[in-house]
Amino acid sequence: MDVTEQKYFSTIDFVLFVLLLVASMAIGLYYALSGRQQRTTREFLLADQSMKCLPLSLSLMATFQSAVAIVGTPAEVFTNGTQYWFIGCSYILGLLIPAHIFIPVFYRLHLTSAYQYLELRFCKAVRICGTITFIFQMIIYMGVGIYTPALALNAVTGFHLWGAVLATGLVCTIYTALGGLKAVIWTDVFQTVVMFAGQLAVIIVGVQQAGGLSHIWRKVIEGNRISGIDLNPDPTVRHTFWTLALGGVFLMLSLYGVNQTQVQRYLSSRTEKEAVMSCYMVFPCLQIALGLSCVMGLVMFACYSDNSPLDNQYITSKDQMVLYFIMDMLQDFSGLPGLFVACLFSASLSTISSAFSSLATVTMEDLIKPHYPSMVETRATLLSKILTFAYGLVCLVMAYVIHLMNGSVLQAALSIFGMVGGPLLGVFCLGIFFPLANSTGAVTGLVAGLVLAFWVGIGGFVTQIPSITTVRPNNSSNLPVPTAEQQLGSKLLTLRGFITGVVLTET
Ligand SMILES: CC(C)(CO)[C@@H](O)C(=O)NCCC(=O)O
Ligand code: NA
Repeated sequence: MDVTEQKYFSTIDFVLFVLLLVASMAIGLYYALSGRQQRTTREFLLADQSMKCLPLSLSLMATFQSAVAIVGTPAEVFTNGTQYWFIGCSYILGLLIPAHIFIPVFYRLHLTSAYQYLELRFCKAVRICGTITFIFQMIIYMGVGIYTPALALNAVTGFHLWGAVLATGLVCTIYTALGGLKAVIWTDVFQTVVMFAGQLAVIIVGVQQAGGLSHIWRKVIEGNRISGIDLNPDPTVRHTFWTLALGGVFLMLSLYGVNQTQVQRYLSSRTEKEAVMSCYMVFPCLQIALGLSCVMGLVMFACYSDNSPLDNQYITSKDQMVLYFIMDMLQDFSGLPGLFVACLFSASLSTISSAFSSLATVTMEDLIKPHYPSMVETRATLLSKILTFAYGLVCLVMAYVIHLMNGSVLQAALSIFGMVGGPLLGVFCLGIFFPLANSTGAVTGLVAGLVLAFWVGIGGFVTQIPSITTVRPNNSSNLPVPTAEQQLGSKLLTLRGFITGVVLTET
């Protein structure tokens, strides 16, 4: 970035960022010290199975709404119009199927880890394969989740990269390790409120700054950014109704149907009905989140259609677009940049805390407990806390690994995260929908699905490398950052990977 264009963070903005961390920590400590003080694994890993549907639904949404979505979606709409909005159609089946097929199966088996199902249905080997795959998938995801917002913030405001990574990583590790799933869910609720508040405030002030609603509308119509429904059946076309609405169903099923982070939330609910309700309530929450991001993209378009900061090389990647918009247009509104940065890091904290908690759960339940069936509860709980802490450190290490690889792996990492989800979804579907399927078929399907996913994924990455490593002039941080478009493009690749992964696992 041009030094003269460097934007600066004011004290009040910094204070808001710190307040977010302090409040999250306070919620965590409250749950560490209240109730029975997290002395059993049921309390620590399953929130005492006492959760109601409202906090559950907000937490479900927050888990897979990371900073990638917060900065990526508006940038996608800015560049390619509102076609991406049609992914919202996939939420219908993508939530109805988990609510009425996956939740009843998992809830009635009284599981703690989703992978216990695989042993009950197939055999131990399938369970272990599933667990290892999940661990691999989430470790990659949390590295991306923590690094992306810190990098974008650093590029636009010069905010210390490792300061942001370490502060968020450590705070998140501590509140998750002390407060358990209850702390994770209630911080998610708080962070969701901050997320919506930040986006809403930016949109309201942004609309005024951009010259009002009718002006924005005229601009986006002129710029052809309101997309009609694209029913082109060609699957290689980027973002059509079919790739988004149908591909999105697979993405949603793998995230909201069989991913341990979400299954753990369903299982922590007071009753099965409450779990199903929470799944229903995610629908409006996700629609609001998607709607806000799309509107923000359109407001940005109205401001910059004639004068794009990307073309002017004020910024070097589309990921920096949203932050640049805020620092450029809204800098005079003291505190607003800080509120948005709090929103961005809320998205990130709520994602990585869920990852820590679910990783500790599967490691404990699937890998350790089976070998020590007589382990006493207090010891098992202590071990779970230590595991949570350890995964927090692994997350920081992952962020560093991504940094060492010059950030160019962000996009590949996100693809791998998505593509590994396909075969995992496939093996659960095999168990639930195909009564005749046996263990050999399940292991073969899972392994073959993973190999194929990697092949497609790495192939996709290799063919995209030239565009990722393009040298961008005036890049102060010298980090080749995959653009939001590439990230969303990778989501599309991900969708294809899912379908192939699922299909292969079924046959
Ligand atoms: C779950 C969806 C598809 C909901 O729009 C979206 O939030 C998403 O793609 N999430 C995963 C990527 C991320 O934001 O971390
Ligand atoms: Na999140």
